[in-house]
Amino acid sequence: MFKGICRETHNGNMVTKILKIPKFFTCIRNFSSENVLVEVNNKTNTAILRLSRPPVNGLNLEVLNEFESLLSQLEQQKVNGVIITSNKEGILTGGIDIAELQTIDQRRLKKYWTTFRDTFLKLYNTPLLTVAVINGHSPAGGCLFSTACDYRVMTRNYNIGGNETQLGLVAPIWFMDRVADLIGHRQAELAFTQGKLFSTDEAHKLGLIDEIVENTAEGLSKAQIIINSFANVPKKAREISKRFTRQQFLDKMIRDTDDDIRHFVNHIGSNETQKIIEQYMQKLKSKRF
Ligand SMILES: CCCCCCCCCCCC/C=C/CC(=O)SCCNC(=O)CCNC(=O)[C@H](O)C(C)(C)COP(=O)(O)OP(=O)(O)OC[C@H]1O[C@@H](n2cnc3c(N)ncnc32)[C@H](O)[C@@H]1OP(=O)(O)O
Repeated sequence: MFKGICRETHNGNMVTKILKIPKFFTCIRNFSSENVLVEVNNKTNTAILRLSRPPVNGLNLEVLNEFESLLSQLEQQKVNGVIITSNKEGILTGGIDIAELQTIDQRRLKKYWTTFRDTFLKLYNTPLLTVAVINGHSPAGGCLFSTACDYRVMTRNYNIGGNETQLGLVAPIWFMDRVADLIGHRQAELAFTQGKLFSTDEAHKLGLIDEIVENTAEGLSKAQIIINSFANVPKKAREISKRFTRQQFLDKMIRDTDDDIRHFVNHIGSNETQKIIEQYMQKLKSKRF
């Protein structure tokens, strides 16, 4: 393991961070943003994108915008693959930053949900090869974003899944569809009606993740191996095949955009749901869940 230096601006001040970088990521181009660190290995032309927003990499509007914009830059740079992981072992992301849901302002809710959907679509639809290294808990929005990747490896002893129902919320139908694509309709039905979080082993057995690894370093190496395994596959044919296999889901999601946004705004913006969210936040803070 090498140590790399990353300089970035934080609240207007330049800060220097020491990053642990596995051996194969020694020569890096760096264009990190506030909440998402990016390293591109000049040798392999592979990027690692690390969520880095303490305490739990909550997906607020800024993180989503930065993530989408960085992915666009990586597409322009035509990298060979993108590895998505967390800068903090133990938590990939706590999902949506619940503060974003604590409002009845319909304009704000609409803006948030549009951005959330667009970011998911960007990741789902990118021609780049994407591998999620799930190196920590990955509830709700975290699980959703990892399902957008081409391949998922996960470290042991963490949880992943759609727990919305447990919180008294309803997950979006396209999250349910995506999970059903991976684990089958019956298992998805059981999982979402229960708001089930799966252990790494359970997720692997069901097909929600593809492989289990012991730690982040092994996850990154494994992800690089997966990316390398595509080296001899004709690029254009792979990209079109990816688009074709994802087209049906994509068409449905885009066709249902207006309904989905309206449901979200009505569901989250209702006083009843606001009470539920407030109670959940209190539980979370007092660790009574
Ligand atoms: C009727 C018709 C309906 C039609 C419906 C239509 C469609 C509607 C769509 C609705 C969409 C709703 C979708 C929701 C998706 C989501 O992503 S919701 C978020 C779900 N996330 C969670 O439940 C995760 C909760 N967090 C945890 O489980 C744990 O925090 C953790 C495992 C991630 C980490 O644990 P640990 O390391 O022990 O840290 P903590 O001490 O628990 O947390 C530290 C700190 O962070 C705060 N926090 C944690 N998670 C979040 C979060 N998601 N958002 C904001 N803040 C969070 C936590 O409170 C602690 O704060 P303090 O230090 O106490 O201040």
